[in-house]
Amino acid sequence: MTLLSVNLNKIAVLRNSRGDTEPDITRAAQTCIEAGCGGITVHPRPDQRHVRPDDVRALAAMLRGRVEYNIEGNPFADARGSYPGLIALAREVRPTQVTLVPDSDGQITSDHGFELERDIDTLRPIVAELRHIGCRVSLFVDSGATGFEAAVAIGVQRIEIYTGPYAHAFAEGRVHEELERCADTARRAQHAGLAVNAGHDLSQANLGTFKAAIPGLAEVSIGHALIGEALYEGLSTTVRNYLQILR
Ligand SMILES: CC(=O)[C@@H](O)[C@H](O)COP(=O)(O)O
Ligand SMILES: NCC(=O)COP(=O)(O)O
Repeated sequence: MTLLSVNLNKIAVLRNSRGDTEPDITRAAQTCIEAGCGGITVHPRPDQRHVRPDDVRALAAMLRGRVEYNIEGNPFADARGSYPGLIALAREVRPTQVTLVPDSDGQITSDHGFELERDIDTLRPIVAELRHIGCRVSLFVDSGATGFEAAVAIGVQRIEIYTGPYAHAFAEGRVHEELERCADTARRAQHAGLAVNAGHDLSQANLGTFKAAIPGLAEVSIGHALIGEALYEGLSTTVRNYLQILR
């Protein structure tokens, strides 16, 4: 069964737009959990454009023992202001999973993964520390990525396939090539001993095709499209729609 982890970044975008407390990210998480999601994802960024450190802490307190908690981010991004850094946050709240994403501060969103052959040595101590504190470690990678054996050797347990190009190809009606790249990436990662997650720009429209092509898909983390669809359908209904697609 593929786990649905709802990314709540966009709840925080809306909340921060007025500098107040609504919509409440913990209430949104509660609604998603009651609808049946298996996890919650947040991606705190140094510029705190959406999820803030206190959101990370508040969610940790309410999620513990209920659903999986996935925190994403760039482990090499410096602490800034009240942002303590991804590893410091992970040490503090000990989430189920940490997904390492090589985003720079200037990016509007995540748009690429690690190049494992190039990055493996710098990732080694980060992965070791996260495993030491009991977090599952996932690396954000592009379709077509290689170097999975080296990732396993340093303690990485999962990859997350960046599905932005897949979603774009799906929208343009030319999905076959990118879908096969993702399927081949998943097969090679699983053969190396990694479990496979996926995320970015997945939606109710494109998720079913993707899931059917990736046997053993462990988790999808979905936020932007899901929260947008929830504005029309309601959050609980939207989460249930995604769960139905994943059955
Ligand atoms: C890694 C990824 O694709 C998403 O998890 C990311 O969290 C999106 O970030 P924004 O919500 O800031 O666009
Ligand atoms: N890792 C992907 C994620 O958490 C959500 O990405 P998106 O659905 O907001 O594009």
